[in-house]
Amino acid sequence: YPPRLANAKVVRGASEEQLASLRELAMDRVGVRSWGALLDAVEERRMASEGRRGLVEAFEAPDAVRAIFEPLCLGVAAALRWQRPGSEFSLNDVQLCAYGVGDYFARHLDDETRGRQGRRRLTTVLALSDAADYRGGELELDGELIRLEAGEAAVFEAGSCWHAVRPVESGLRVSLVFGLFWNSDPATVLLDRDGVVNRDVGSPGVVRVDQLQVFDGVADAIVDLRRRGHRIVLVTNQSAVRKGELARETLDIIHRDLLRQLGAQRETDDDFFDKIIYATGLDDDTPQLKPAPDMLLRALEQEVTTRAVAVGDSENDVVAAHRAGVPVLLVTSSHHGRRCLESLRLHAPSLRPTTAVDDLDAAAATLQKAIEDRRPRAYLRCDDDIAPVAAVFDSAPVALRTLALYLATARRTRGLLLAL
Ligand SMILES: O=C(O)CCC(=O)C(=O)O
Ligand SMILES: [Fe+2]
Repeated sequence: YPPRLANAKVVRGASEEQLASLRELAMDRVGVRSWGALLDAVEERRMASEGRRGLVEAFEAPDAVRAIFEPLCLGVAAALRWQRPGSEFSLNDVQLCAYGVGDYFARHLDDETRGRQGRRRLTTVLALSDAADYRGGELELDGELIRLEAGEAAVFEAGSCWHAVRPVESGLRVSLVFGLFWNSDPATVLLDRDGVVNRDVGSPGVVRVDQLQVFDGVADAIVDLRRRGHRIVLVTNQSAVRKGELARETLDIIHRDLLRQLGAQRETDDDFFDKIIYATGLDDDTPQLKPAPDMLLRALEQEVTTRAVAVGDSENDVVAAHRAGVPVLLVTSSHHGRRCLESLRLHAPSLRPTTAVDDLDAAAATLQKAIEDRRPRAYLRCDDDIAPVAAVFDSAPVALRTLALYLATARRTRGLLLAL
């Protein structure tokens, strides 16, 4: 198979029995009794629209059909790391395409958006005809011509892989086409590093690899969010660079070790962050240190997101999030975090961090209130700012697991960013 295709893959899509049942389904839909009779149906019902001819029938995919296509799409997506598959996806209707002599499908992208269903991410074309049943009719994917055998499927990125069906020269070419949608807009999680992902070591921060100690459970929580399609951007102040106590090269080595330690927690080679952004405090090309919102805004700049949430352990994180218009979850796994909690308690004496043993569903419902009904748990007063804190957790894994639950059930939000 064409090895050069970066955003398409050809796989065995259906077993012999599955292929037989999909052919039955196709004949049923068109109302014919035999495979050969499909050709007459195409002649009768040929569509004559611009760039698309042949017979096209769209209908809701029966469960048995979903059961074939869902694992296929998600397996390919996961293997190629196109997009983290999660529970928040749905299939489009299935579409039956039959092409007689002269029929073709002009080059296009399947780049549609369907209201609540979000954006189409993947297309799967499964061949029902034997390749020997027709001449021409190749599937063109990113300029490569592919002849699919019966039961084979081409899976490709709907929004970036240009494709076409070349004119059929003889015989009949029949395919089933599926679109996989991700239901909700992915959220971007703006995750602080020291005291959240790894243990805080006090001033001037982690300046040697041996000081880096990742908290237990962080890797799983990050991977879970990413599998659900969300993005995670690490946004971290590293002012030790300005103070001359940390070389940038060392910082890069520390970040490589961070990824290694996270990988070791899961014994895998998952990607953990979509991006790592740091501020040095130097007057250079890096963004301003928190509490300036620069890093957060930079992280969100290139993202088309309606949902962003920050997670941090310090006043700087809370204020930066407030200035960026992003709700923030405070974690108390560092002395900064515990100090913040003390200040919050001045105004909300009963405030307790949610811990791993608490009911995460209830915590997610509280988060929903805090974020969507704009009823934060507490406010942090610092300088001129009164910055809302959406919720307080005793550790990043608990915060991230609650966030994943909340995002899975969140009502869709309007506007670009959610401001409390
Ligand atoms: O029939 C095919 O092989 C492809 C059809 C297609 O590209 C589509 O329905 O969007
Ligand atoms: Fe298409």
